[in-house]
Amino acid sequence: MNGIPFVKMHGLGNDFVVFDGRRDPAVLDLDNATAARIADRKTGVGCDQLIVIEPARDELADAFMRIRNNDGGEVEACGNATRCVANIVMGELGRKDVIIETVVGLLDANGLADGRVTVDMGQVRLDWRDIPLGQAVDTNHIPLSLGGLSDAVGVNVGNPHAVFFVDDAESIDIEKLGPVLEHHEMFPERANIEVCSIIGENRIRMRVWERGVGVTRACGTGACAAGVAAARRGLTGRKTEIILDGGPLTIEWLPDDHVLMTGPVATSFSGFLHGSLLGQH
Ligand SMILES: N[C@@H](CCC[C@H](N)C(=O)O)C(=O)O
Repeated sequence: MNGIPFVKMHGLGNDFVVFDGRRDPAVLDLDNATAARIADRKTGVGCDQLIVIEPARDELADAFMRIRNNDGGEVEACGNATRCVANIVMGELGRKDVIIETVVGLLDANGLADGRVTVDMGQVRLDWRDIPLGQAVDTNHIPLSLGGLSDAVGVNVGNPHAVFFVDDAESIDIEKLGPVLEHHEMFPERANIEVCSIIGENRIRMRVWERGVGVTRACGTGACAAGVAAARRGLTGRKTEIILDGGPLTIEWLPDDHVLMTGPVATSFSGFLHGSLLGQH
């Protein structure tokens, strides 16, 4: 036995170890500690998120996708990984439109002629209970200040986000402020933290501190949250280009509150996971 196959993929540098649980049932019930060991960049394969493709539960879906952060914890959504998994499933089925199921619902994905993938990330939720926040406050103006950051916008894109607007996103010490805000009592399920500047008409520069990971080069759901937050504040229209460390994503907040995210998909390499990382001896 050569170990369990995986493929290393990324969306704008937000990177994933992707397992296929339809073929390799051993990856279907990974515990948090094992997932964290595999995701660790020093001792494991190394990735921001660990993804397991599983058989669809819903008859309308083509595959189910389970998402774990670098710390091993399971989470509800990952925009960049959804594009990657959709691309795999489109290749398998020979189709340009597939439905990817997650713990929060069914996501329609479409392959474009230029190789990018558009995913309908579902309906954003903006009520304080749905972000969720620890207090009943206006989610367009969350009363929270730290360092140069204040007055966040809360957006749930399946997962929780707090978006801060500043004059210059590059000037913010996100490594220092991100972990404090992620764990702030305002966010009972913790939060992904986005720091954004408006850099042109419908163009937003965004840096991110991801819950359960740290700074990443891109966050698809974070970009969706930033686009929605900027439009809510009247800073942009509903279609925006979000410039992340790893490159641009196009975000469109539709009138029915669904959010479309369009961006690239890349495969870095394939490999085999050996028993010791799975806790086997
Ligand atoms: N990188 C992701 C988001 C992954 C989950 C996030 N860290 C969370 O804990 O909610 C993306 O591309 O959306």
